[in-house]
Amino acid sequence: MLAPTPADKFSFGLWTVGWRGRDPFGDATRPELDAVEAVHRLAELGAYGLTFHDDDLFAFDASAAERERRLEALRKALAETGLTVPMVTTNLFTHPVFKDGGLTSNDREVRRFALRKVLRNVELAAEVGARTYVLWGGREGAEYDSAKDVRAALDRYRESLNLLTEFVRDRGYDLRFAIEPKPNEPRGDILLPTVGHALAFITTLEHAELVGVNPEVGHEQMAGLNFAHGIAQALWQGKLFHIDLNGQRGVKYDQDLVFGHGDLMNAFSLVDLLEHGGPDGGPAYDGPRHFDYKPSRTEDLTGVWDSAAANMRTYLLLKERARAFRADPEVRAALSAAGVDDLRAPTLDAGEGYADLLADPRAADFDPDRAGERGYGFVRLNQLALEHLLGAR
Ligand SMILES: C[C@H](O)C[C@](C)(O)CO
Ligand SMILES: [Mg+2]
Ligand SMILES: [Mn+2]
Repeated sequence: MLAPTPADKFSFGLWTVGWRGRDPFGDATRPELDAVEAVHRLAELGAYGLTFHDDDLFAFDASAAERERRLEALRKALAETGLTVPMVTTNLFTHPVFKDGGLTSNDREVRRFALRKVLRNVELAAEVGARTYVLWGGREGAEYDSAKDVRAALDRYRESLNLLTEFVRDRGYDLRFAIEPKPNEPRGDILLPTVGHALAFITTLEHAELVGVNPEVGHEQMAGLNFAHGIAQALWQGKLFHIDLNGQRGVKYDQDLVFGHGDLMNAFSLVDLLEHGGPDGGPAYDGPRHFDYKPSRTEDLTGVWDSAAANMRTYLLLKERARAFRADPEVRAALSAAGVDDLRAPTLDAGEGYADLLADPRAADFDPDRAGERGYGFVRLNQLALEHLLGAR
């Protein structure tokens, strides 16, 4: 049976199952969830890890003693259940001080306060054994073009990342940073809005090798982009350091639905890539399968735990369907008819340069009209994928 185990490396943000349902238009519909309770329930469901923002665990103005008390309780629950903390992140978006952002606020004192908050939390991340530190700049952005000098903001972002990577190197932490892009919400436009923008930005950093991306399904889809394609490029550049799985139904506000409850075909392609896109048809990614979703506001606590289980069950079902898809001889025939594997062949012969290409005697034999008549059979291939997804094959 498809029962998740820690070997599946499923992890959840504390802020996900802990979301009380408060949204811009309504009050909370659920009671507070204690972190210790969340650890035990997630472990019972077969999860591998818990992730959190500093403010998810203790209040923004918690005393050192309060912080330690909460941490101690968490450590105890983790030890009792074997749950790990693969990723930690900072809340630079809830408190009013961050209303114009943290690392790229126009207010220099706010930027310094935000950086100190991240540095302190990086120490905590290392302490609890996290290997990845996510930076989601939800408030880094603007509603009005003249209010934010984007080039200066990128300078400040780069200055911050250079300091943070210097800190990790000096302390010898086994920790890497993952930038989480999002196009908008809560800011009208958020800086580094997509995987592409983040990948380009990372190339400008002093210690770029310590910085990757944490793409989120719904965030790329809010920008109308193909999430599986974005993940493929992140993998191609060796920058998929973490991933946020959820569901999104079209270009609208961030729905943070259960994984697979949005664009199911793209979720299938994503799992196929992650689990069977590696060199030998094995996994292409060995990091946590992290769910960053929200149990819908309509649900009670039973619904919360049902939704947590649904994320993992959907992922495992898609993994099984993708395995059957890849093993199906008809699919293999359709893939080769479509020339999908031929794309892996270099366009140039070994040692061939542009002069050889231009002087290629076989060029005269190429008939564009004839080549243009080729049918690639992509629709039949997609139908096979769909039928595997539906469990119809
Ligand atoms: C890690 C990040 O802060 C998590 C959020 C808030 O859900 C954005 O996706
Ligand atoms: Mg996220
Ligand atoms: Mn999100």
